[in-house]
Amino acid sequence: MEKYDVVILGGGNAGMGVTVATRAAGLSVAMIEARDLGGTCPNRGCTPKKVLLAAAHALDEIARAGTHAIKIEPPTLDWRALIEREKDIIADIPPRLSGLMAKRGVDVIHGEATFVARNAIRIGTREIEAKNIVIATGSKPRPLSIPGAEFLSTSDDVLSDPVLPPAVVFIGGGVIAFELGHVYARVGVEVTILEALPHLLGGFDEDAVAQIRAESERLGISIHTNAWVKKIEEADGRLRVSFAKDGVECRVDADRAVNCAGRVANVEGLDLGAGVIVHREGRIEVDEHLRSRSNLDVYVCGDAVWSSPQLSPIATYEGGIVGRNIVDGPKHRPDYSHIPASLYSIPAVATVGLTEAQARERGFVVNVHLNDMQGWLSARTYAEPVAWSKIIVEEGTGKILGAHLVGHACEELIHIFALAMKHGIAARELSEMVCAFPTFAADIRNMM
Ligand SMILES: Cc1cc2nc3c(=O)[nH]c(=O)nc-3n(C[C@H](O)[C@H](O)[C@H](O)COP(=O)(O)OP(=O)(O)OC[C@H]3O[C@@H](n4cnc5c(N)ncnc54)[C@H](O)[C@@H]3O)c2cc1C
Ligand SMILES: NC(=O)c1ccc[n+]([C@@H]2O[C@H](COP(=O)([O-])OP(=O)(O)OC[C@H]3O[C@@H](n4cnc5c(N)ncnc54)[C@H](O)[C@@H]3O)[C@@H](O)[C@H]2O)c1
Repeated sequence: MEKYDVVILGGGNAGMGVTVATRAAGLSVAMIEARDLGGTCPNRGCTPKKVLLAAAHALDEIARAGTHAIKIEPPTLDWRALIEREKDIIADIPPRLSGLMAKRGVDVIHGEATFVARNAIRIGTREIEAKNIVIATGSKPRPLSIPGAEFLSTSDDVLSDPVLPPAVVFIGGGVIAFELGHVYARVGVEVTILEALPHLLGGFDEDAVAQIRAESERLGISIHTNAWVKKIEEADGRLRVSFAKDGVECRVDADRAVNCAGRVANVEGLDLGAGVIVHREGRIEVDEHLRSRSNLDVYVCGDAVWSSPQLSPIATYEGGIVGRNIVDGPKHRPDYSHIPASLYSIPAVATVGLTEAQARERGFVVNVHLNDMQGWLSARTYAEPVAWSKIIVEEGTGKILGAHLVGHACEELIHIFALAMKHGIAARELSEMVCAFPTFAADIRNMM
């Protein structure tokens, strides 16, 4: 049997993160990847999606050109060419990462791994034993057990489909539905979002969600909360999605129904039992060092961890922590409290720290600085349809507990708040910073 110090299952952000400390310490490392190096983020997630969003952003700018006294003919978009541009931008990522792994001294093995023992895995006919095994196998769309589930497509399909459908239903009102929904709405597709819960976009501040919901509806996106999808069937060459809303049977016809009902750890085919890895329906029990509780030689990181946010920088961060724990012994633990995140709708929604509800639940006495910034000079200059912020500051200490923004270059500005929070810079100190003017950042002083 071949032997390594470390075997990493999955070559996405999390798996790559593990290689840094382990290789720097001179350990022998093998990475097993079933598909493309880089995993979801560069191949089927963040990057290709942002290419489509960049085009939608351009269309949004064009739609608002009139405010700047610019006359423009209605634009047309060649969707097939846009998908080709998207594919072209990401095409060389796996080979470049392959080069990086070779330079770092990681042996990349192509194939699908399964556990055969506590410290051993199999890929086809090849068996490898390792002191530590890392599960970095990512996530997959949550399977929906409804009649007609076989008609559902996924975000992978949306990002690859060269044909623009006239109408699309997204099942689930989370980040993927909003981002892809904003792209589709801007290119003239009829978009419906069906969310089972009373609220959309779990995890975001509810007032920020209300802002983006209103703007999405203004764009023509039809949004239903408390909507329970019952079945999907073919009707006249299209799809008919039936759902119950507030006890009333409803239906919507569309050309695609996309499963956006969340993602679950991709561990089904790993034979976790053979690896003595305890889990509940794929949720592997891990300690604060991201180690399996039942097999201390196995670590988990990235989307395969069921309890942390499924974000690409978090996958890399967790991979880094696992790498350091393998080298130093289990000493390092992740801290998610200052990690910003954004919804790349147009306008975007950005968040860091506690929502107002979370801050109050935890017993903080807070000053909530709520700003509709649409009348501010910077927002008027750029004819922003939404410019909004909520900054939550602890009374007494002046510590920033959370920042939530919509529009106003928020996906960039949020990092200033994250930096302040991480390094204990109080609200007053942040607002005393002298910024270049006129910039969106210069508005931070007036936000709190
Ligand atoms: C449409 C979409 C858009 C997104 N946009 C954003 C965004 O804008 N910002 C953001 O922060 N996050 C975004 N995400 C989330 C982000 O992509 C993930 O959080 C991140 O890619 C997770 O990294 P990972 O390494 O844990 O998993 P992955 O990148 O999925 O990597 C896991 C790898 O393991 C491999 N694998 C699985 N099973 C096996 C096996 N048995 N043997 C060998 N290899 C195996 C897979 O082929 C895969 O390459 C998006 C996700 C989606 C789906
Ligand atoms: N900008 C970003 O950072 C970004 C972008 C895309 C994806 N992601 C990551 O990908 C992950 C998956 O995204 P997602 O949008 O699929 O999940 P999500 O967790 O954001 O949203 C899923 C939604 O579907 C709802 N839902 C579940 N079952 C349902 C059902 N049967 N019918 C109707 N609604 C149902 C849930 O209540 C939830 O609101 C996210 O956790 C996110 O971290 C991040």
